[in-house]
Amino acid sequence: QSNLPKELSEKYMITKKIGVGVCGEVKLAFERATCKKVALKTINKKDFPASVGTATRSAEREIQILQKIDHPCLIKTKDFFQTDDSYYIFLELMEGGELFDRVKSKQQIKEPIAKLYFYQMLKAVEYLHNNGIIHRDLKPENVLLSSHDDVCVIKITDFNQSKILEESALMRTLCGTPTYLAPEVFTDAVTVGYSRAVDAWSLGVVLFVCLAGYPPFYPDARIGLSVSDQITQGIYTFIPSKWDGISDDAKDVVKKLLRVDPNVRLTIEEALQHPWLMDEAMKETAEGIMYPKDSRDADGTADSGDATVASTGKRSREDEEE
Ligand SMILES: N=C(N)N/N=C1\CCCc2cc(NC(=O)c3cc4cccc([N+](=O)[O-])c4[nH]3)ccc21
Repeated sequence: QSNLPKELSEKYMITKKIGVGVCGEVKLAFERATCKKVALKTINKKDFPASVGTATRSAEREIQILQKIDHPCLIKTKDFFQTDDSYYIFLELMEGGELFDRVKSKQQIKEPIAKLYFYQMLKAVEYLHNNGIIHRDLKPENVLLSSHDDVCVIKITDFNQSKILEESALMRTLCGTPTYLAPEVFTDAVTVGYSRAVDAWSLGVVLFVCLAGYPPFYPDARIGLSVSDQITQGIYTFIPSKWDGISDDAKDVVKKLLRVDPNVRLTIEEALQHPWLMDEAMKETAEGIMYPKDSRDADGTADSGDATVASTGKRSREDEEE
């Protein structure tokens, strides 16, 4: 901790490493004033895309996204420091660690639990898309679990690859009178704007891995086909020994998310309407842990019932309208 910023060391005590990410690491920290446990993610600036220019821009964009997003299934930053070579991001503790390790240790996640996690991922990505953000790097390593229990809140993290959808020149062009506009501008326009479909595909792969314990696309899955060929041709196998106990509805969601053509691939909201997710008990459990009724604050007093019920009711209505 030698070159930590002074104000950081004054505010937090950094202790052991709790997770080793592909870029940087995660440590357990204590806020000195409250003794509350927090997670510290250190990101080395050199880990951002090559040239310094884009590195700082992409890093600043990510930090901007991290500080702007507000959803129970998206990681929330609690504090932020930076030095010449690193970013120090303080986050809520996610003691269940990465979904990647949970799937590895359990081989397969039980279908009802996989559905609970998948529903939360859909709600988180629905929020991102409604706010013009595409994650573009959804994978089990970037899904964190709040506890070691099966029933727990999941939070999506790592917005390094994410993209903010801006009003494009093409959108402005299509608003004007197209007197002199070439036909291909209209035909090309049809396919633009499907970039959010990449997140739906990735969630399909994550769901496949959670349910079956192996990925749909991997080297030697199909002799003579590279992983990218398997993906571009949408070739994967439901190995019977792994999929026999899994419902047809679950398989149907996976099939419709792993459609090669983004124009026909299930969107996030279509996935939320799929019969597999039409499970009131699961949704009740999910909403209950995502929006806990008596979230106790520092002095342990619960929020007044009516206020939280109202806010919970309001939130879920808003959530539906989102
Ligand atoms: N790379 C990038 N540009 N942005 N990445 C980011 C953006 C900043 C937030 C962020 C957080 C994490 N990860 C955790 O928080 C975390 C992992 C983990 C493992 C075990 C236990 C706990 N825990 O008990 O808390 C854990 N917390 C990984 C990547 C990123």
